[in-house]
Amino acid sequence: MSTDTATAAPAAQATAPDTGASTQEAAGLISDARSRIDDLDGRIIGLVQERMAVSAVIQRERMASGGRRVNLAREMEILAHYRNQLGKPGTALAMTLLELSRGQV
Ligand SMILES: C=C(O[C@@H]1C=C(C(=O)O)C=C[C@H]1O)C(=O)O
Repeated sequence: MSTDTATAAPAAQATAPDTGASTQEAAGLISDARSRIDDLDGRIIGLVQERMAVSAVIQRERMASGGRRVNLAREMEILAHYRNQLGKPGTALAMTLLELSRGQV
C-alpha cells in the first residue's frame, strides 16, 4: 500500500465534506448549492427566532390583560395557511412553529 494514498485521503476529507458525487464538476456544484442551503437555513432559523419573539409579545400582552396564552381560532388560521401553501407537511411545520412559539398545549 502506498503511504501517499493513506495520508492523502484523510486530508482531502478534512477540507471537503463528502458530496457523494463522482466527478469534480458535480462535487463543486453540490458544495456551492450546500453553501446556499446553509445560508438559507441560517436565515430561516433567524426568522423562526424573530417569530417566537413577536408571538411572546402577543401572549404576554393578552395574559397581562386577563386573557389566555393560547388562541385556538388563530392557530387554526395559521395551520390552514401553511397547509394551503405547502401541502400536508405544511401542517406539521406550522405545528412545530406554534410549539416553539407558545410551548406545548
Ligand atoms: C401569537 C398569538 O398567541 C398564540 C400564539 C400563536 C402563534 O405563535 O402564532 C397563535 C395563537 C396563539 O395560540 C396570537 O394570538 O396571535
